[in-house]
Amino acid sequence: MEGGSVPGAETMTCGRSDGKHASERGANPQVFQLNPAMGKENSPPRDSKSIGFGTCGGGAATGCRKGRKALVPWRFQIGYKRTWSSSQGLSPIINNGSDGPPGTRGSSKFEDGSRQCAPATARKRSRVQFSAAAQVQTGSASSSVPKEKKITPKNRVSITRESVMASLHEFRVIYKTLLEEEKNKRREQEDGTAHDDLGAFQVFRERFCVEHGDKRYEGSLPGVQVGDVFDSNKELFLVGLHRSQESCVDYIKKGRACLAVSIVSYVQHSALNHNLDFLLHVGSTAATADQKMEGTDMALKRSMDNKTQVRVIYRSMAHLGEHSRSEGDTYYVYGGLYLVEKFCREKITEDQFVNTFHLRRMPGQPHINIQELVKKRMAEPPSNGTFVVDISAGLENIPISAINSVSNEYPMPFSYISHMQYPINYQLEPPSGCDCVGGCLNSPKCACAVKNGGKIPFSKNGRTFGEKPLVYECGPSCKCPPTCHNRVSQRGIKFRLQVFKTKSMGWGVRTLDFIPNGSFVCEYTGELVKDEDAEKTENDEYLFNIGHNYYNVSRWDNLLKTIPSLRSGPQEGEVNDIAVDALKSGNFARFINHSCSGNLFSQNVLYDHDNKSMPHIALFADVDIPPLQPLSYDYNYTIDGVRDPQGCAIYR
Ligand SMILES: C[S@@+](CC[C@H](N)C(=O)[O-])C[C@H]1O[C@@H](n2cnc3c(N)ncnc32)[C@H](O)[C@@H]1O
Repeated sequence: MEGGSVPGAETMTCGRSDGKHASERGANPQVFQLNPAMGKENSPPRDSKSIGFGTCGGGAATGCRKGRKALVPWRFQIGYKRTWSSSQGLSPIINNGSDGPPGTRGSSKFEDGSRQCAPATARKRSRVQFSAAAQVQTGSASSSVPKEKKITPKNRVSITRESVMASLHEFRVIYKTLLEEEKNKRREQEDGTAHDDLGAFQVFRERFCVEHGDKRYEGSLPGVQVGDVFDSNKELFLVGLHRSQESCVDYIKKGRACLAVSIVSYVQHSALNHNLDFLLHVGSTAATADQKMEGTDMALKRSMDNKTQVRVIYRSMAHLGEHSRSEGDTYYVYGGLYLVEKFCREKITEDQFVNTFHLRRMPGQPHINIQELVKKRMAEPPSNGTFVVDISAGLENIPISAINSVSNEYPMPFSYISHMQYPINYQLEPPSGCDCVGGCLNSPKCACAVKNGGKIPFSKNGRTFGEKPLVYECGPSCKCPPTCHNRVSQRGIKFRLQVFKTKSMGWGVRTLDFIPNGSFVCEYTGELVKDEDAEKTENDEYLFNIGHNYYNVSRWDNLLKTIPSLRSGPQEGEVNDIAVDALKSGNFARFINHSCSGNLFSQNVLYDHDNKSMPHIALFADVDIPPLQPLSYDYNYTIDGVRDPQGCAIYR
């Protein structure tokens, strides 16, 4: 610890979380339970006789895909070093390839953890149909998703403030859960040495934080106001006020020099008397009067020479009280911008000098009373919110968290399956494969390229070239390696995605990573059901009508002719009355909401069987999607649906 302005300041070392995924994939469906008491009520396997389809619940059914054992993804194993910042470049993990026995490869029961659980969304008795390969391209910008506030110079400040406060609130909701988990883990390991807060923060930064970098900023920060109170130095990091977790002085590099940008200081006597005008910062000690100055002292000296602004954050120890919420009851209050006006090297003993810096608060900033602000923060009731670290309970490559920062509800229970659930009596026939031992090329020798009309439908980095009536990926019978660039949707998710509670549309899904246009995002999984059975379902909100109108000439035009299997029209036995029902069993894709101008499109994909009536429904990015953007696609809502003049579904 350099300098002396923060006695006993918290430190942040590289705490390692064991990062283990909530559970391992196993032969039996896993039970994700926040509240064990909720365990039994919600998992009756569907009666296979009455509807002619079965589930894999019992595991013995023929034709039912079941029990592929898979490893915990390596990136969540102990000792994994994060590479989130380059997550788009990560080689996708092959743990759900198509070379196993047909069956549900894993399922987990996702259950709500709260008895006050309410319906995910107001149930509408109208039929929602999503349709792959049948989306109406309206080209219209209209959407039933509430439009984002338009940013004008006038409201920019309030929008930025809102978003900083929202991030802070979400952090608090997430951090509370992670801290609790760390504490439990530590209790189990009976290890009293490690800091739970460091572990929790490390997990947060790796898995749930949108900004990965440690970028430092100079001067005031948009959205952060003088007098803002923070519960920990992790929150200072989050909003960017002070990013060093080890030192009380933070700095940036400017050219070859370092300039101080922030100081965390204990509340000095004068400040207790509400006078924040002056701050004395005690730096390092020196052995001689002319010893070269280094580190953060040098950065402060340079700030003085260059007259650059330094943010000062006051660290206040509060008394333990009923409402105290931060560990050690330490609060941090943003005091405003200061200038370093003077530097002294004072002799303190015969052979010891100390560097001191005099900082003066810049005029025109609001007057604040630190004690009052801390008292107010302590009196605030705990804020609403729930957080689930991974609703997939380890079934996805990357945990799928669920956050509700609006209320205290958890998502409604459902059985989590990461792969499509086929009818009980349905035998998947493996397709013929290619012989490209070294990987597939766009050549007449690659049988899979031929099936796709002579070209592999993905670029070398796994992005599509656009929507097609049908895409053939390489499959279990192919001789190409798992890294073949014609295996995309079967590899599972590669971006950090999050289920979140929206203000007006129930739950939705958003991305925490940047998703480049054309990237595979996820599959829409569920039980494959016949339309006639789907009609009988009580709740049709999660029905995805495959509706593979492959032969819609006006829609596909010349593309249709390029796919040999579609050229000669429907084959005998081909049916088009199948839907995916994700009501009882599904994955997080069931939470993706509708928009006419959605940022995803659905794509029919075949790889582990050749039945065109039951393609996988893969969702790909239609545009570049920035972090925190909600995911959406056009449901192509038809029955009972009200449409706007552009033909887009309107939700009432
Ligand atoms: C597949 S679910 C999507 C997830 C859902 N929001 C939830 O909380 O479970 C479809 C339902 O979400 C709601 N929804 C989807 N898109 C919407 C939109 N653009 N506006 C309003 N509600 C929407 C409707 O209630 C619809 O029946």
